Amino acid sequence: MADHGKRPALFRNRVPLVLASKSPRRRELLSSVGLSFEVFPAEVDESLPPGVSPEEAVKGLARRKAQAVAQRAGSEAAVLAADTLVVQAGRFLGKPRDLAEARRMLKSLSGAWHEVFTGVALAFRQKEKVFFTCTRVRFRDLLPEEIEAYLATGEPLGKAGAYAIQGLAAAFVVEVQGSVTGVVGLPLAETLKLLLEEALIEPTPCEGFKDGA
Ligand SMILES: Cc1cn([C@H]2C[C@H](O)[C@@H](COP(=O)(O)OP(=O)(O)OP(=O)(O)O)O2)c(=O)[nH]c1=O
Repeated sequence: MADHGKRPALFRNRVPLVLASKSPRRRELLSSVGLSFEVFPAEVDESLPPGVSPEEAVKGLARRKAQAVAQRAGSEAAVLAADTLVVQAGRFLGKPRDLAEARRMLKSLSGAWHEVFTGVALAFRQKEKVFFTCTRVRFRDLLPEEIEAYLATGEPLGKAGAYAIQGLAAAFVVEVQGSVTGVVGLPLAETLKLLLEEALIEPTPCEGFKDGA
């Protein structure tokens, strides 16, 4: 069970939550606001049908992950899953298979804009809600030596587009339009809005608060 421990809590659960993800970033984002949840990584086939659009791809994969875990979660639990894909000039950049592929991805991202699509699926009480965010990101021109130094850190592996905006790749990003947490793997504001609308979470009650205190 992921728990926020002694950190200040902005929200609290109204139902048990399950995060269907092995991503430490998604876990960290969700627990950062105070929510408690169990983590059940979803093992799904991430292959995509030909010709699928980026939004259909990330929404479809997020649904696949949520559905794979929904059967294992208790009937009272709400299951949250996400999928992130980097898209540049119509090409999908998922998680690189190896350093050579990561190098090709970083070279193509250098000095240009790209988009990061993240799909989010929420499955609960036989219902399902799915949405996506699209964030535009611009990288400055990268020196070949910088790309090699970045590859040597190991950070690119396991990340869509071969970079982590929350990590060392912050040094490459000159402009972001849209959700930053969407780039990291879970658009926090939009996800919390959905959980609030569905009455699955609530703001933490605050006792003893006084204006101006
Ligand atoms: C672009 C970008 C992606 N990423 C990560 C988020 C995701 O973990 C990963 C994209 O792969 P995903 O297939 O979306 O997720 P995952 O396999 O890591 O985890 P799971 O399917 O179990 O939920 O890339 C960053 O951490 N920072 C970034 O800046």
